[in-house]
Amino acid sequence: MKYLNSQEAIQIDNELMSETYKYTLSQLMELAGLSSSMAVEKVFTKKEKNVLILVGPGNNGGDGLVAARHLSIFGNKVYIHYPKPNKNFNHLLRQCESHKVLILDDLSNISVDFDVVIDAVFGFSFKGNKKKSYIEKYLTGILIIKGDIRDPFGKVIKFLNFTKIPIASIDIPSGYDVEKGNTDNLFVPALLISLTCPKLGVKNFKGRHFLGGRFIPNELEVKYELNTPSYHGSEQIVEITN
Ligand SMILES: NC(=O)C1=CN([C@@H]2O[C@H](COP(=O)(O)OP(=O)(O)OC[C@H]3O[C@@H](n4cnc5c(N)ncnc54)[C@H](O)[C@@H]3O)[C@@H](O)[C@H]2O)[C@H](O)CC1
Ligand SMILES: [K+]
Repeated sequence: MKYLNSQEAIQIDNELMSETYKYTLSQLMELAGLSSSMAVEKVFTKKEKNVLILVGPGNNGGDGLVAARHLSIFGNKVYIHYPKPNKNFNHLLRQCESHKVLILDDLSNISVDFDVVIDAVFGFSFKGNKKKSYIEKYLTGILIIKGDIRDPFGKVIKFLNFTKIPIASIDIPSGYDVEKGNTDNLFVPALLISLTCPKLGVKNFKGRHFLGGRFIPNELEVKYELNTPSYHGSEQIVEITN
């Protein structure tokens, strides 16, 4: 299967929403979030799990809001941490609220015993500044985010680096370079749900890895030589094995 560079990921996304293929962002996001929630459900099989979703400022965050709604409908107890709400997704937030998803304002003082944390902070448009190393090892060996990830998300990535809760990342682990991967020794998720096709930065990922976002027309599959594995029947996800 092909692993996409960031240019290709953006280009395919744009083509899907072009006059030729006519998808709307809402449709793609719904399928991305649904497949992410299904992969989480498949791997974390406990019933009525406590799920925390870290929601970012862009479309990766939108996928997270959709996943939050579905995971709540599946019977889990779902919380979102959403420090910078995006007004384009007010409808998704309202749907979350009406499906009993709770909002967690402060990550520093968590009293719930979470079974899984979903990383929906950044996707393929994350830009790190490689000239300025944003992580340094403190004298004690503690990792500190130096400022390359703009607030309030520096704190969120720091939480992911320190937490012992298993992590499920949507599309790419947040903070990874989309092409070079985990160059800054960040967290490694237990589960990754790649959308459309995996990105080059997760070529060496060793955890459970699913492909989701079952919306690519065959013409685009052929044009970009994606060689994606076949989904079975009505399944929205397919596991990728190395
Ligand atoms: N075709 C598909 O595969 C689809 C994928 N989807 C999801 O959309 C994301 C990509 O979404 P996009 O809005 O382009 O960007 P991101 O979510 O990655 O984040 C942009 C957001 O982040 C801010 N940002 C970037 N770098 C930094 C930084 N260093 N510090 C702080 N903030 C930063 C930036 O300003 C923006 O606000 C893809 O990965 C999929 O998850 C679609 O849902 C459907 C189609
Ligand atoms: K992510």
